Amino acid sequence: MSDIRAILTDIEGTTSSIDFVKDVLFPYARQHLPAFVETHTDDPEVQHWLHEAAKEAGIVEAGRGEIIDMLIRWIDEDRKSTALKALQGMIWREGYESGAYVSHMYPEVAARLKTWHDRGLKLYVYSSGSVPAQKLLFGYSESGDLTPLFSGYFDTQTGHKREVDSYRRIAEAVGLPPGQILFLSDIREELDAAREAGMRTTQLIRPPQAMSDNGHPSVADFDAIAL
Ligand SMILES: CSCCC(=O)C(=O)COP(=O)(O)O
Ligand SMILES: [Mg+2]
Repeated sequence: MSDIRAILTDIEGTTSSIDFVKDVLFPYARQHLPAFVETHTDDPEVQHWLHEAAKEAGIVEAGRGEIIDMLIRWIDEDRKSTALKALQGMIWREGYESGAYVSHMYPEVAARLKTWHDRGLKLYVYSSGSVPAQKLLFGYSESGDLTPLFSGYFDTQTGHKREVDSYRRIAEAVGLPPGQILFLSDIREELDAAREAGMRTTQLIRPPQAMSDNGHPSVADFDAIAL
């Protein structure tokens, strides 16, 4: 894969464990959401995303309590709503800054990202988590602040991760032909969409999951990616 000039990576299940997201981040957002909404009634950004969430649910006339209950249900369903993800990112900031947690990184990820970066590869993130949430996750990681390694971040404001056009837009924003970008993810449908847009793909199948053939090159960790 000597023609690869950029790597676009997913987060959950790829650089970081699904357990960290499900057992640490989501419960923290769930617990702090009601107080966060109540204490940010004058914050235009919070109000904008609450309105967007209400619009998405078709309940624009609803009161704050109803919207909070709905957002908690969405957290439990792991709904990939852009509005919910924006609000979660704002809530998680308090958790990272107060030292309530640091993000999980698989042990080889930081060193491998640094090797690729030092070789001149451009590194990008594409996650359903909001761009501010991505920056926090890589800024407050078990492996230290990894944000200097990245050239850019993409979230669902660019499009959903199972849609081909999202990857076309990312390639355009990065300024490279899709064939020079390698997309890393644990989810086959995301890899299928990226490949249809012309990107190269590799699936992360993290142990203890058994390796299986999903039609994409697959590896157990970043060290096994031959570039
Ligand atoms: C940016 S950290 C939070 C991760 C998150 O909210 C999420 O939905 C994970 O989605 P991904 O696209 O990284 O699998
Ligand atoms: Mg993932």
